Amino acid sequence: MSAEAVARIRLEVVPSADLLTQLPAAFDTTGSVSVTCLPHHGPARTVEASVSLARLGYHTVPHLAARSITGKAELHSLLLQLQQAGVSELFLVAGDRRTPAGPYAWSGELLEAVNAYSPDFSIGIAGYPEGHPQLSQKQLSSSLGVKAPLASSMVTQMCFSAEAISRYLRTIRKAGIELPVWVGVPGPVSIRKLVSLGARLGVGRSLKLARGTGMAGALWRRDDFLSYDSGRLIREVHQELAGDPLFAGFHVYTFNDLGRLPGLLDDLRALQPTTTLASGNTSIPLFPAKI
Ligand SMILES: NC(=O)C1=CN([C@@H]2O[C@H](COP(=O)(O)OP(=O)(O)OC[C@H]3O[C@@H](n4cnc5c(N)ncnc54)[C@H](O)[C@@H]3O)[C@@H](O)[C@H]2O)C=CC1
Ligand SMILES: Nc1nc(=O)c2c([nH]1)NC[C@@H]1CN(c3ccc(C(=O)N[C@@H](CCC(=O)O)C(=O)O)cc3)CN21
Repeated sequence: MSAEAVARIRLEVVPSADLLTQLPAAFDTTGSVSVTCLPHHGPARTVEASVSLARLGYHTVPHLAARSITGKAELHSLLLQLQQAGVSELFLVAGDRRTPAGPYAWSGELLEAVNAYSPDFSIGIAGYPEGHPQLSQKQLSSSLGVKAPLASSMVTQMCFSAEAISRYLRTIRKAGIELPVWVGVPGPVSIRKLVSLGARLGVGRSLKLARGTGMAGALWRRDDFLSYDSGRLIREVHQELAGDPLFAGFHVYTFNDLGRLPGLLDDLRALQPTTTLASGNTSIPLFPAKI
């Protein structure tokens, strides 16, 4: 039997008004997409967009932000809508809402509530290669220890350093966390957007470091905007992790900047296929197996 290739890609998108018309032009509907749940949007918007994307054919992974959900009744209604659309995978995160809207103050509580509703959802949780500006390493590792047994994958926070990503993966493996990991990388996005959102999302430190260590080589000018090109980061991560059975693939933070996506997808196709398959991944392989 031939080995199956695993360099996979998942695009993270924001549920904007024009997403459903814009995305299929840039990314085939057989692909895999992850839909954010931002505090000012709320979970209903995420679920509505996810249901529509799933109906278009995408393997769709909605984010549910614990701190944005008002209670069990809302949670069950959201989960039912997702089940009816065939959505079986979720990404659970605390969410950036300052005060919780209901009983779920962090993602561990939401994970238990989702699992009690149905054990059939596969659940992704967040990982932080460069830590988190508001949370200590101790907080991060203890919450990870609680969540990991109920989760089926991890997605890493946006990070610009292949070295930091590898180091983080070694650390969590040593701690006994054996989840398949989607490595989060920025998509081709304008520097202005990256810098303004990056600082707000808590990846300012990573951005600063990246600027000092080679981000300059990843910048290029498009339509008079400076843009970031993650091609090199992707190649470095792939070189390091290809063949690791727990490397699920690349989770690309697109910020809905879809114009240059075809270039990024070409870069990804140019990578050498790897030879192992992480279990439990349901997205479409980017590089079909060679028979
Ligand atoms: N990595 C990503 O892609 C995303 C990260 N985030 C943000 O990262 C942070 C952590 O999320 P998770 O990894 O799911 O953490 P978590 O739910 O596993 O919580 C980890 C620890 O931090 C505490 N905590 C989490 N959010 C908090 C908040 N807003 N205020 C005070 N304490 C908080 C929890 O009580 C817990 O002790 C949140 O602020 C989250 O919104 C949000 C969306 C996506
Ligand atoms: N702390 C944190 N919170 C997050 O929500 C988050 C992360 N980190 N890390 C990675 C991704 C990236 N996320 C985001 C966050 C904001 C936009 C964004 O485009 N925000 C626009 C508004 C979009 C709209 O309202 O339609 C903005 O200008 O804020 C995109 C992706 C979500 N994720």
